[in-house]
Amino acid sequence: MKVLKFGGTSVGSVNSILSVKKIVEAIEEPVIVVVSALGGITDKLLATSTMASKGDLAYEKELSEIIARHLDVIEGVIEDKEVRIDVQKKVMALLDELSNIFKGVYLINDLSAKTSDTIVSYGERLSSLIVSNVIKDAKLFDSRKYIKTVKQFNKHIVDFDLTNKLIKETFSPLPKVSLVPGFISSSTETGEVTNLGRGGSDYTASILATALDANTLEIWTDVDGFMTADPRVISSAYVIDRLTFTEAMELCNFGAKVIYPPTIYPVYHKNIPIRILNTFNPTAPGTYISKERVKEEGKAIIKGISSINDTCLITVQGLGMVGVIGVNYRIFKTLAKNGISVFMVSQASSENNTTFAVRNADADLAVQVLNDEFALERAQGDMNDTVAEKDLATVAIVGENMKRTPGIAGKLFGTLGRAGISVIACAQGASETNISFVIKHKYLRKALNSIHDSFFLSEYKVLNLFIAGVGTVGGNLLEQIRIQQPKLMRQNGLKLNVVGISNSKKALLCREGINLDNYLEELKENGEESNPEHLCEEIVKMNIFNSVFVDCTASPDVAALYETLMNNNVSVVAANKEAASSSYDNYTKLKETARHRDIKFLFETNVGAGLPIINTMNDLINSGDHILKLEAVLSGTLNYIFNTISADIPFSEAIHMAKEAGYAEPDPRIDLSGKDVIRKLVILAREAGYPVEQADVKRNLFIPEKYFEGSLEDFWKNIKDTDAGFEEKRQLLEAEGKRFRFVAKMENGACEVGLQAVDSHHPFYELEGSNNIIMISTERYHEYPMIIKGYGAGADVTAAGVFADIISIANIR
Ligand SMILES: NC(=O)C1=CN([C@@H]2O[C@H](COP(=O)(O)OP(=O)(O)OC[C@H]3O[C@@H](n4cnc5c(N)ncnc54)[C@H](O)[C@@H]3O)[C@@H](O)[C@H]2O)C=CC1
Ligand SMILES: N[C@@H](CC=O)C(=O)O
Repeated sequence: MKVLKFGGTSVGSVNSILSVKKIVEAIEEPVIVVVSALGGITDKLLATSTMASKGDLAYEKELSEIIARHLDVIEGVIEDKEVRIDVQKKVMALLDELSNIFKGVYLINDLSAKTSDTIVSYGERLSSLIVSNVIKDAKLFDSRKYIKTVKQFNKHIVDFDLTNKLIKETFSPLPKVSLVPGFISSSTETGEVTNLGRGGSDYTASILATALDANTLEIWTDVDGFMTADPRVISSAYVIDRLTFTEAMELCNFGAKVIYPPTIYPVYHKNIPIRILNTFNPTAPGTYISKERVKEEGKAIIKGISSINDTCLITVQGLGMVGVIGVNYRIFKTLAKNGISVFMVSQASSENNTTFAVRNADADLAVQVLNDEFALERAQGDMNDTVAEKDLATVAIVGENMKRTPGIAGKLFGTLGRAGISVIACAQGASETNISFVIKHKYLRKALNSIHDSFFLSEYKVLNLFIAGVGTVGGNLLEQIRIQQPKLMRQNGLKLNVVGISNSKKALLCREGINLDNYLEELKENGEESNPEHLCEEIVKMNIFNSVFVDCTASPDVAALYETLMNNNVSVVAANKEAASSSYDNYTKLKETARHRDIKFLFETNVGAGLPIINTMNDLINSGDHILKLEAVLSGTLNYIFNTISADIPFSEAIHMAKEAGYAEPDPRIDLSGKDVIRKLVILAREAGYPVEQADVKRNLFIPEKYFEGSLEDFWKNIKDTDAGFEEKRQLLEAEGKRFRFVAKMENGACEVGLQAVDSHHPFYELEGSNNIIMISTERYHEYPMIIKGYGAGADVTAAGVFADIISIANIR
């Protein structure tokens, strides 16, 4: 035989009750069917009781809704008219009794525990009566007659000796289908109605299965089984096919509300397996819980992650505790005496403090009783006042295969560290089936996501991207990401999730990921008004794990956000050169923050767009080489202009063309004034190990300062005045067989930039289009410097360089 329990949602509607009928009638062997109250009725009974006890006549409306709900269900599930009338009569008789009890509570304005227990018992009495008339040949039993309880610490505890004996008597012989109300019981001493606590129907089923040696206990609910984590928080959580009793116990004790925790103990002792099944998807395999520990190749070492939102840590501490026997005994005795439940304990090996977790509601009482208990020691200065830290959350990772598997705790705490989450307390029993830790409540979602990602989704990794700037570079980058997303997921197990997109006015933020097919319209229609500070606040508030801020703006205000973002464990990838070329102090602070927080600050595209210049220099330095000298053409815009001006294309026209081609800065004066090259040279010198500031760079500029004064419009207007002069110089150079190149040099930290006329023997002479070139002389590359050359500006190559930085954070090959 087997025992099946159907929860409130399984008997909550006409359709669900009809599914229950189908499931039960398809079973050939004898079954005991345990039912909960119709979904939501227990809460409604409790709420109605409270209203009545407060003299609130509105209870009558609630009661009439309870009555209507039951009558509606009967109407929908019982086809035979005669049976239906009979059931209606019986149900109405129970509802009349209930109505009289409510009236009494209303009149005397009092609700005793005994009356409350009686009232809630009607939920299961009514549902079992109805369902017993729906399932063919079902025989109804009254659980109050055989589930007996005794009182202990204000709780009704099952009197197992008597209960087991009564169950055996009651179900002998065993009918084909026995229909049983869950949750309710009665007192061994007084016979009064009691119950097994919220969720107690699972327990009723377990008690029956154990007493009658069932072959299986089936818990039918509205989910497909135990999941690896709470699916409301982690969309990628999935059903666990097998658990041991211990693992199931750990998971449900820690907040996974699939079964009522005490359910497991009775069946565990008799090794009766539990199946968690879905009434609304009965063919799904569900979760199978048994004694056997199966180590499946390729499956995650841990089985699940669960959490308790409501956590307060209490710490009892003092040097006077060290080596004193009995302090912990006194702590936990005092808590037990006051009915305070402790769900996690951690003690420093120095013995000078004991920390434990309780519910927030128990915290004040816990502090008070412990301060009283240790009043003498506190007065003598041997111990400090007891301290409570509220608004925390406890998370546990669970799995019997963690036993003797090295590296699990390391992986767990490493993951939390990389997500910037500090662990306040932790505990792991010697059984090694559960590692629990306490964190600030505000980090709970991030912690669950990063742990789930790290332990369960190792077959794919998620990077959450915030992209600021959707112009030439940003727009191209988003398009590259859109195209590559499916391939990266398929071939490299990398999920690129764009969770934020912003321009200078608006921001679009979506934790689940933005659809890149129409983000521009979305940003325009549904983006919220934004500015850099607002953007930063929102990103920090979203608190997403594995997140990367990608700066495709040229804004100093956006660059000023990096420090805050990094301090919140957000990596930064910048096309924007503002930060890396800002003061040396700021540059080193950002680099140190990234190192300290184990995140990334990458800006490869700051010099040479997509060319691998910074990474190559870093590789040289990291392998012990020293960079002695750099000689380079680093401006795509200027090189393009010098390659484009001709008798037909004047200087000012070539600048426009460079802007159109996407080579120039948003403000092209930055390129023309030499500032962009100065910034690049400063960044390279710093990466080579020299503490250089922009002001240290010697410059030989070629456009007089006066053209950069005033507005951008003034610049476009006035720059035409230089066309004739440039044409003259160009013709002279051409006659000499030379070309203009704007060259950047660094030798042992000394930096200079300037216009040079190079002849055909010079390596920079044949530098086409917007190309860049850099010659790197090092201790190893001495006689023949290393040369890197190629496109040095442009939307697609720059976006590709930014993309490469992003991919390097994911660390995939
Ligand atoms: N174009 C190129 O070849 C290269 C460009 N870069 C750098 O890439 C960056 C972007 O350049 P482009 O795409 O050419 O410029 P762009 O002018 O086409 O785009 C800039 C974008 O930044 C946005 N923006 C400005 N202020 C903002 C703010 N406060 N918050 C959010 N968004 C803001 C604008 O709305 C625009 O969408 C610049 O820093 C540039 O130096 C780096 C290497 C090569
Ligand atoms: N405006 C820059 C773009 C790359 O940094 C250039 O012209 O080189």
